Amino acid sequence: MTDPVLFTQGLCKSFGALRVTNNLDLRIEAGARHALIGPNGAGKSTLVNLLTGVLKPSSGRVWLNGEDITRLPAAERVWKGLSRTFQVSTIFPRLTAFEAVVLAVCRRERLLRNPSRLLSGCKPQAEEAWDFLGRFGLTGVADRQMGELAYGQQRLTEIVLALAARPKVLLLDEPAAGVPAQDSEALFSAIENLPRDVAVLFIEHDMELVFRFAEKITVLVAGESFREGVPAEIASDPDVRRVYLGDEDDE
Ligand SMILES: Nc1ncnc2c1ncn2[C@@H]1O[C@H](COP(=O)(O)OP(=O)(O)OP(=O)(O)O)[C@@H](O)[C@H]1O
Repeated sequence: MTDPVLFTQGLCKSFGALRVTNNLDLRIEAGARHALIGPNGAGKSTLVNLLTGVLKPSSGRVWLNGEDITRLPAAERVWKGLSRTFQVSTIFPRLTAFEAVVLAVCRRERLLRNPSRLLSGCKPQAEEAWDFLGRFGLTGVADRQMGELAYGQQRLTEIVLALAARPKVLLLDEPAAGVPAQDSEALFSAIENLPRDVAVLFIEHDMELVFRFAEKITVLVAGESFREGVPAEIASDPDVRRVYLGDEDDE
């Protein structure tokens, strides 16, 4: 087994008396295409929030690239290589796709807080932004305000914005939520084709997409890792079918 790029040790989170994350040891391998599935309220978004530093764990640890990041604030974790998208689109609707990606690249290079460097020109950053948009088939809409893009294109642009930080791990919280079926396929193909030096952990409710695009699946139930395995193992596991997938034979 290779060293994981991101892992948790005994991670716990409670809201009052409600334990939402329960002693979780999760391993994300470098370059993984790893899906996190489970019933509503299983604690999937909470886990992503714990990984990214939006929430503080009640106990346990989070490691990124061999470094204990448990106490690091969210913004610091982005610098260390952990990027995310949210369940609900968080774009700036009046920026064009190109403007937004240029800003994201400049932010990564810490140019936004360095006006003299910024003023001396940011051609390489603009070229990189253009290249990013090209890789995701978005140059045709680069000059359109993001609020006017089709929803699937907005979600894709969000992934580009997260990638502009050059993450080691990309966390996608229901990237295809609200995207029409014909576009979610293209969205997941783009995710599948992300560079292999980026590990992807994605939450998804559409099992067809999960079983097509994930190489490893963790089933979360009541905040615990209920099962973990490759798609074929998860699909044929009778307990997983009982608690989450639903047994078609019973219908
Ligand atoms: N800030 C909070 N305060 C109190 N309870 C919370 C908070 N955030 C989440 N919860 C509760 O924690 C549980 C897990 O929520 P979470 O959103 O992580 O689940 P999920 O698996 O992502 O669900 P879904 O698939 O519906 O998005 C739920 O019972 C939810 O009501």
